[in-house]
Amino acid sequence: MTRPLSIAVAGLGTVGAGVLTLLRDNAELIAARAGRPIIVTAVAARDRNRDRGVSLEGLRWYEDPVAMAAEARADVVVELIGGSDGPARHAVEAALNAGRPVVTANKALLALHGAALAQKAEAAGVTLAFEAAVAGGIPAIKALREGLAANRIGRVTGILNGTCNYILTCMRDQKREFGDVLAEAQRLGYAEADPSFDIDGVDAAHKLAILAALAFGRPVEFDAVHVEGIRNITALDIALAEELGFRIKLLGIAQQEEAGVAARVHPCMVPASHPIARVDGVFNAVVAEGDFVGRVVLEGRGAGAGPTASAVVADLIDIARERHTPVWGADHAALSAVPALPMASHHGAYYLRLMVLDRPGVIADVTGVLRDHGISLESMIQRGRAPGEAVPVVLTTHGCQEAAMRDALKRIAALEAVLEPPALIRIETL
Ligand SMILES: NC(=O)C1=CN([C@@H]2O[C@H](COP(=O)(O)OP(=O)(O)OC[C@H]3O[C@@H](n4cnc5c(N)ncnc54)[C@H](O)[C@@H]3O)[C@@H](O)[C@H]2O)C=CC1
Ligand SMILES: N[C@@H](CC=O)C(=O)O
Ligand code: NA
Repeated sequence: MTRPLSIAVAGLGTVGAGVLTLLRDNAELIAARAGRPIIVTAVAARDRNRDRGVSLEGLRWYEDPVAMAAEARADVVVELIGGSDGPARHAVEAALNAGRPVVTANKALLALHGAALAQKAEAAGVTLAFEAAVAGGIPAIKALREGLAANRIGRVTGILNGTCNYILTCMRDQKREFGDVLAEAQRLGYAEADPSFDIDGVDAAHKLAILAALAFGRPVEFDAVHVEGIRNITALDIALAEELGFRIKLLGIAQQEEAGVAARVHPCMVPASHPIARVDGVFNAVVAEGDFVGRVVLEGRGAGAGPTASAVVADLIDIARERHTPVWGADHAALSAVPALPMASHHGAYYLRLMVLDRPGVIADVTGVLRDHGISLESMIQRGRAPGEAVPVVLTTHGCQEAAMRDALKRIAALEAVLEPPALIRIETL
């Protein structure tokens, strides 16, 4: 057997400790598949004494991950600190500058600085691998970049945030409160250090930006993704969705259209019978549609120590075997400059839930606004009867332009009988 592949690991939290555990528990199998043992020689973290359930004996300890990335005599640097800037970014840059391959799980870093980092890696002729950054343990990067490399991809759709999917599932099945389920997702190691990244859709948008770059062969562009999270989803909307035959999921959708690429993350109503509606809990799903292959569906755990470590170690095995693919699937010079499309040009159907004063003429006022904006109603439900009090009214529309819906919504929200900001959820038939 050739000499071991030595690695230096920066960050020993949920994922870092998971990687050390996996390398220890499956050492023999990994050595066989990698063609040589993969051994940790150095680590950098903040607290040397914390019990991580794995021994750090014999490993060189660094307080400073950047110094470790630059100096440690390791073949590969594994960055598992997190954050788009600060020590994570500096450690990755230091490693690439020193000509060392990098494996990272950091989608924020890739989404915001992936183009520049890829150029650095390309210039140094080393690998920058990030399978763990999108959909945790699902081999989504490998599938899109390598497995489907011969196809023109028309659309990629995904449940890309385990924390949100876990929260939505528990709210629906166990009728639990948002805050209570979020705390549980944090305890289970699913959530980001700042969980607002999860619930406000930012983490899913980081991942969608990465998938869109790979799918459409364009530079990664986080700012081009329209982002909404699940903060405003209520138990009432979840129950009404069920009544209408839908489930609410936070989806990321990136689509190649004639004029460019549209990328959006927001809560969606999806038909309860669609396979993606049944992807629950911490599970993620990635659906890619290619011109020759057709539809490919991948499903698996999107967060947590084990699944994420599985993806990190898969990247290490590739490096040990010297399997190398350009970061974004093609060399920088070969990436295309297709424009990004604004959300205002989106066309689709909508669910609107209003809390209105139960009095004659209110529905006529609301539907009048929709008519004025050329929006056609598909259905309308009023729940209960409470003259002079607030009652929920649900409207679903046929396909219309997002810009028209936004204008109509402003006018509806301003009606005197509309008592709360309207809830709007896009309906996706997929
Ligand atoms: N937890 C999960 O399920 C998943 C996480 N990821 C990504 O993996 C990365 C790590 O995530 P987690 O392990 O969950 O985070 P975590 O918060 O559990 O661990 C981060 C570790 O980095 C260490 N750290 C922070 N600043 C440091 C510094 N200056 N020097 C040395 N160490 C420092 C912390 O002490 C901690 O041990 C992030 O980029 C995250 O987005 C990706 C997929 C899934
Ligand atoms: N916080 C993320 C972790 C994985 O990327 C999630 O919940 O999906
Ligand atoms: Na993955």
